[in-house]
Amino acid sequence: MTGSASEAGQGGTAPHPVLAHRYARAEEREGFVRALFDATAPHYDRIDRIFSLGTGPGYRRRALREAGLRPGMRVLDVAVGTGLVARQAVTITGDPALVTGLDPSEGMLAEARKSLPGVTLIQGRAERIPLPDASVDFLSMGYALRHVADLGAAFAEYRRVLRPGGTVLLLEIGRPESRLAHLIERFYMGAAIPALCWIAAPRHRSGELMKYYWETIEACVPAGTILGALSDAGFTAPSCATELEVFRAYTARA
Ligand SMILES: C[S@@+](CC[C@H](N)C(=O)[O-])C[C@H]1O[C@@H](n2cnc3c(N)ncnc32)[C@H](O)[C@@H]1O
Repeated sequence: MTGSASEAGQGGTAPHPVLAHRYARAEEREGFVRALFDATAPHYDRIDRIFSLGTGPGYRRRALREAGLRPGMRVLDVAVGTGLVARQAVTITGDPALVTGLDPSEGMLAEARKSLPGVTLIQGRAERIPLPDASVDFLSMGYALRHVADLGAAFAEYRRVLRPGGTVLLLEIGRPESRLAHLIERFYMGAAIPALCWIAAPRHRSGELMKYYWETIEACVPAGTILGALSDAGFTAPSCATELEVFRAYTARA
């Protein structure tokens, strides 16, 4: 991965509530997102394999390594989902007991339990983490910033639970800047992926799921907003590495 904060583009530091126009009240939106992920959970890994053309596990492992995850470190994986990041963290730390996963969706946690024996899994949200101060060395979050309404609250919690000098790694999808890449992304996200998911998860043809994914990708939190919110929360050296103009890995030190 290459790149820097300045290459990642500017987005201002204003809060970026996703889908605020559809779900005026935070609890309504949280309920919708939780129900959506509960319903998607059994299909999530298959959809991720299609979406990433099988590169997801390797990319997640590489990002963790490049951000400095090493054997013996205590890890909190926020938005653990079915465990796609946490599984890679276990292979690096070498001990599942060092890894904790947090997610609000019981359906996602049920899937994670199947593939993460020995990992502590907790139901909860990024904005309120039920762990003591300075209790982890490394905190990761994969593809979930879009769902967090209050970035400031989440990042304050990340800083609190990380030990001084600990690392935060945020994996996200960003909108590509070049016109060609943007057109490819629009076709991929707007036509190819919905069609593949339609085939892969036929019970979820509601359209609501793909509409939500599409809207959250269109409404991705801009890089400048993420980097600004990390600095505001007291993190140092925030930076962003970009791969294929779309996959972004943000790191910073507590
Ligand atoms: C797209 S999945 C990502 C799962 C996994 N991290 C990965 O890399 O594939 C997004 C996850 O974020 C979770 N989530 C939604 N809102 C959240 C919040 N406020 N705090 C923590 N997790 C949240 C969802 O329940 C879901 O499991």
